[in-house]
Amino acid sequence: MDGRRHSVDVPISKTLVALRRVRSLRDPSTKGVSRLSYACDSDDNGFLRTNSLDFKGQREKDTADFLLDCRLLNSEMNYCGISCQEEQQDEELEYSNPKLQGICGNKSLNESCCSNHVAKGLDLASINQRELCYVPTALSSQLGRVDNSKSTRKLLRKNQVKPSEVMGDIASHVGSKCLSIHDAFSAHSASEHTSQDVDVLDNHHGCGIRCCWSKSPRFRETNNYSQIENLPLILQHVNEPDLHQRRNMGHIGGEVSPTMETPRSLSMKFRPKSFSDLVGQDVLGKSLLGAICRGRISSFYLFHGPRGTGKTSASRIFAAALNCLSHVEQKPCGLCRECVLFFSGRSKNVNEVDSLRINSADKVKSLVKNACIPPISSCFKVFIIDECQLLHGETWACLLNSLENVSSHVIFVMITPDLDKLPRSAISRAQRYHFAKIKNADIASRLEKICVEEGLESEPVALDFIAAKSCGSLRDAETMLDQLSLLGKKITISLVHELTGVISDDELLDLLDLALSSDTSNTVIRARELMRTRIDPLQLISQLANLIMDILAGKCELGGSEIRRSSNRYTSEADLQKLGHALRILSEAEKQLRISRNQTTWFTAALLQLSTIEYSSGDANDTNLSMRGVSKRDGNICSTSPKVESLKHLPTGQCDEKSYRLGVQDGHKGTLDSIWYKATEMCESSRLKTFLRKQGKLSSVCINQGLAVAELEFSHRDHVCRAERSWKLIASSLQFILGCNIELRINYIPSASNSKYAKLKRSSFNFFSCSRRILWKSFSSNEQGCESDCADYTPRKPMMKDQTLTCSSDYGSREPLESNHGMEVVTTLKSCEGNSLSSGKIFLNRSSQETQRISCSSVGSVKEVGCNYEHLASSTLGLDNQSNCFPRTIWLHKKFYSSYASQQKDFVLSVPKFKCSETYRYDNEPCVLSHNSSNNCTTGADEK
Ligand SMILES: Nc1ncnc2c1ncn2[C@@H]1O[C@H](COP(=O)(O)OP(=O)(O)OP(=O)(O)O)[C@@H](O)[C@H]1O
Ligand SMILES: [Zn+2]
Repeated sequence: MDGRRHSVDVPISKTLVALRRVRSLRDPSTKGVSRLSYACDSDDNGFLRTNSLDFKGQREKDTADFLLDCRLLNSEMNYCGISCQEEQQDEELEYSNPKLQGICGNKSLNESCCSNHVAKGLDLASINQRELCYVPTALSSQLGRVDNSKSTRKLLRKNQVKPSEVMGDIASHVGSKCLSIHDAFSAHSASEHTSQDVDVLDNHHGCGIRCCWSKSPRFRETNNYSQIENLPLILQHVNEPDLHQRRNMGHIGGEVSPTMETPRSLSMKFRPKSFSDLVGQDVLGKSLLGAICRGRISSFYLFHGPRGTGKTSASRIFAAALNCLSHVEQKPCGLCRECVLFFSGRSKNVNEVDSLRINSADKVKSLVKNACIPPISSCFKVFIIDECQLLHGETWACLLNSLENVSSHVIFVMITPDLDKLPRSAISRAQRYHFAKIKNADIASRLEKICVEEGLESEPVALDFIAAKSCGSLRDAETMLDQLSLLGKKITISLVHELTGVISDDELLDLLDLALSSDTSNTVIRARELMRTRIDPLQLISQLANLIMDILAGKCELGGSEIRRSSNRYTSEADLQKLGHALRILSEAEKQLRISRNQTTWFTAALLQLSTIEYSSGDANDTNLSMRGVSKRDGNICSTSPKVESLKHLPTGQCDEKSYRLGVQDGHKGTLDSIWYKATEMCESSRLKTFLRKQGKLSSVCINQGLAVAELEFSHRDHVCRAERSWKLIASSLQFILGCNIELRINYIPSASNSKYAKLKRSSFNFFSCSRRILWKSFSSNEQGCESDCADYTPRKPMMKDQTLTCSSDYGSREPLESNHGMEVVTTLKSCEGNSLSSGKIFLNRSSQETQRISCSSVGSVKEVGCNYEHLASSTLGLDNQSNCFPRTIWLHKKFYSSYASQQKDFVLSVPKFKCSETYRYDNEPCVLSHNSSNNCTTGADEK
């Protein structure tokens, strides 16, 4: 209250002059201005001086709000500059504004507002200048909306528009006879700071209510029903502004008379006015109408569903129908008094509330308080609250509590596109109506009607395409049609393609053929060409996916000629599988594209993926693996053992038959380079990207059962360490490119010039490799043998049951394992083709002279064990960052185990350094090795 005790620092002597002038215009019987003016007194310096006030209780609260408004207003007044031009404005106010003179003849809300305050004990005589400002502010708020459209504000600033015009609007809003120039400026000020503080303009105690349908119409004359009574509503479309569009354009407050403005868009023009106008929501309409007819009206409705499906329109129709006075069944009739008032935006009983403006318990309370005042003429007071998911929890709580006490004439219609964001309590108490996506056929036929009404020619296929593109949102479809209609009188498919940045079906089919044909260079060239045009990669991916779905769904039989043509190309089972595979890749690529900055690369990578990766037939489970793999990538788990999971789904004996290998020596160098290039392309960090490209090389990719074993080579140990630190990133990039889970093997291959390792190279024996662990790999004869073996790998026959093999592993080339006490290691044994042979925990006890074994995990828990390993590695073992740890995955060369298999021996894994060895028995049926000495071991067959 400090402000009250001090002089107000706004020189307003001129304002007082203006006030007196305006007062002189007023009807002497109403002392509106006098009442204000005697409250003000200026000191010698032209400053308004005030005394202190004595408020109590509620009055203090009111005053606090009051002062806030006034402070804002004060600054606005300064801005308005009642200085250089107000004289001129005053003149205009006095002499040339018939509206203003007209104002003075009516009974005013302003007056009642003033008197309210007086009644409340507000001693206006002692209010300072700031508080004075409240009256008009409150007035403008009380009366709904002043014209605060941008244009008006702009014009006002430039003084190109007479304030009197603004006043005229305000005055006509209120029908007031006691508006002063002060009021006008205040109102202007209020309109000015609407953009800054939404509360200021809130009417009804700042509750943020707007008049529905046209929102806040600018009533230029009195609100005279007779003038609009005969306006047909159903016959012609009321040119009401589209809330959403206006909202998007930031025009929330700047409303204009619906009957004065031409519709800005087709969706505005064709906004449904009755339930029967609602497309695709027949059941909903019937239900709402039924509720009205039977008088079973609830106080709380919730309309939810995707955007542009008619929720807002339906809520307005519902509100109109509730108050429609007609006895016809099809309400709203559009002709009765209530309907006319409503559709022309003058109904005081249907209010659209901006959820942002009532987003506090206090505001909701005042809204409810206001709601409880019985409606003026109609049966119901309807509050439509759009975007109600934006309301805070406390606002909801307050609203829901209040709902129990509101009188039966109050109805809240809440609208949200996102039901999940609403509190459960709200959802369960509401009468819920779900607005489903509108069917393409319905959208297309609506578009056709619009075309006819608008005098547009249209190709059915173009309208179908628009409908399909709009994802069930009629507004989106209408908006697109709107744009197309600006291009010409004929809506053709080529026009649609051009506008929407998509390619024709013919081009699309060619692209798909190319992508599936393994013609890498032409695919890249074509992809580049397309990207150079204004084709949106995301759009293109989804187009391709849709095309594939059409072919797969056999739509070709019914659909267009192109599709039929394409279907002839893809008839065999293998082709269909290929398409299914492509679809999965595209759908993953689409996700990635949405979050990627480099969409072109991702798009090209996705296309290449369709061609570069062959997969064997019958690889149905690959799908799952691939999808799982990607989701794991999201969860940051990249290197898993999906193979074992896949075994569960596969019929016995099939698992070994699905393998494909890309190796340098198989002439796949180009492909591998391209995969590596794309994988590194995805690195956010350019340093890492450069490092990986320069120092690393993708030496082979072996895909089997949805698991790709990717081998990377580095020629320096430090580089290996560095690559290891980024293994998740590398693995996830490869995962995306290859479309399946990745087992990453980062190998250390000393370069020939590195003499230090030359000896090792020759002596090392590559039986093992490991996932994410350094491997000393050499170009020894054995190594070469491995490569060639793998290269001409053909699906091998499953080994006979009970065949066993024994291996005594050679760690000669491996880095020494170091631990003082020993450690427990979870190890997966895999064949070099990536088949998981077994998984188990091995306890490696350095001090023990005897072989130790802790447990052997079951096949089913491999994945879990794998995760545990990660945990163990970092906490128990503490070896994760060291290069010399025991491998998690041990890769066995085919040549190695098959030779032992033929001897039917046990397979013994020994770790000489830890004086530990393990014996495994190969069990070919489930393709795993089970521990031959463990009671709890489980075979894959058991698992199944
Ligand atoms: N079911 C429908 N029937 C007829 N027209 C519709 C329908 N749905 C949407 N429209 C068109 O789209 C425009 C916007 O509809 P409306 O505002 O009712 O959608 P909404 O579901 O409330 O959207 P949002 O969730 O974005 O608020 C309407 O003016 C109308 O032209
Ligand atoms: Zn009616």
